[in-house]
Amino acid sequence: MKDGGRIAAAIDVLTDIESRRRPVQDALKDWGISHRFAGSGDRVAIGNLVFDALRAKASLSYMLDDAGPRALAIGVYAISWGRGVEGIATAFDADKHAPPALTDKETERLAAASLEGAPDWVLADVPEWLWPEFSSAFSADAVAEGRALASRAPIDMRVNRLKATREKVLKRLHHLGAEVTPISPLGLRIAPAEGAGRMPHVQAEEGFRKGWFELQDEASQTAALLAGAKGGDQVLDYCAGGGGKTLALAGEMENRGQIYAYDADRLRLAPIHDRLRRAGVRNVQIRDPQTGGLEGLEGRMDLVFADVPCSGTGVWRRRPDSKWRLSERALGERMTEQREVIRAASRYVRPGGRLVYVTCSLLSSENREQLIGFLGENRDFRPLDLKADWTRVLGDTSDRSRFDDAGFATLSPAKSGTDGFFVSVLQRADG
Ligand SMILES: C[S@@+](CC[C@H](N)C(=O)[O-])C[C@H]1O[C@@H](n2cnc3c(N)ncnc32)[C@H](O)[C@@H]1O
Repeated sequence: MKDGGRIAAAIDVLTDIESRRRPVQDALKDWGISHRFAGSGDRVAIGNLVFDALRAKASLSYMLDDAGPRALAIGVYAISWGRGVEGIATAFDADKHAPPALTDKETERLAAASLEGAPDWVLADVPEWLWPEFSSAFSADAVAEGRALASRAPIDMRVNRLKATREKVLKRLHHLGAEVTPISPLGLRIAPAEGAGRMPHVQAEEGFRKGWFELQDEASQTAALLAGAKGGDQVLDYCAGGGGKTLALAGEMENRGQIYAYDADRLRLAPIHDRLRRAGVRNVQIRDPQTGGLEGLEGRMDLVFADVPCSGTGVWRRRPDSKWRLSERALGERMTEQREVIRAASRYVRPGGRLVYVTCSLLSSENREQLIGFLGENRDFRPLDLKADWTRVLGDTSDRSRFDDAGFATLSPAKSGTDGFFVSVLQRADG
């Protein structure tokens, strides 16, 4: 396929997403099934056009004065990918599968594309209804953080201490452009591709199959490290899901002690079995409500890790469709779940033990406010100052995070170069 046909395909996929409210991955997959002739390079390019259009939907719509799928796809190619009006005109001329030629209005808007006078939520590509809360979280940095969330994410990997060292994995992945990450001592990163470029399939690498590394954003790695799990501990991963944090905690514990990986939804735990095997983890028991739950563990855990369900505002770089789909109602539902989870999870912490509450959200209503509410009702818990812990655990890198007056940490793409992530550690009084 040539670029004109790829843009036409991206318009079809964006139309499908919008008119049938389909998840982006499903719409791309369906397009692929009904266009078997398309090569893998075409699929990557179409996917990139669609994802970039969703990332920058508000700003592209503003510049083109049109929020439709055609305007978004044209906008990405001409503006975000820097091909300009001429690039589009050439792509359309040279391809009989291209969409109809640019109209005069489109040519004019593209030639004069500018965000001058645009409101901040448009500059930041954050939904208008969410802007008051988003901007109050970051004050003067809010537009920069929104823009960073509208950019592409790198591939981040966590080296599995149980099987490899960072130096060894770095050597093996050097040919893919991997570099060490600045915060996590276990992190490696491959920068995002540009334009129609393809990211490497790191799961096909020998090191992945052998369990030397896992895919995990550096912010999640940081949260697991700040939790402070150590060999011999009794640990409950209360919202274990696919096991990303379970694996990271197990690595820190060097297979000593016990981790209970629990999730209310048994299906979510399904991938964990293979992942544990590949990583060589031997100290995890998997629990769910159907198999006895967590009976007998109340008040016995050294550490309870609660990676609670949330709005996912911190991972908009990777799931840009969720940005525009999030509603006030869904946010309210997540907040109710969070209150229930933190209360339920806290019951398992032993006197003197720690409760770690984390989200991949950047909203105060899901983070700080939840904790203030919990701490008000549970006087036996107090927040630990993470700024002090950060330096001890992660060296002199605390300027890469924001800390509030309670000592909670927030990582974000503009400041930290990671997904958005909130980390808090509470300690239960001793007796
Ligand atoms: C953010 S995801 C966890 C991701 C996981 N920790 C990881 O690192 O891969 C949140 C998880 O919380 C689970 N969950 C939701 N409500 C819950 C509850 N009341 N009790 C326990 N788990 C719950 C969801 O099923 C989901 O798997």
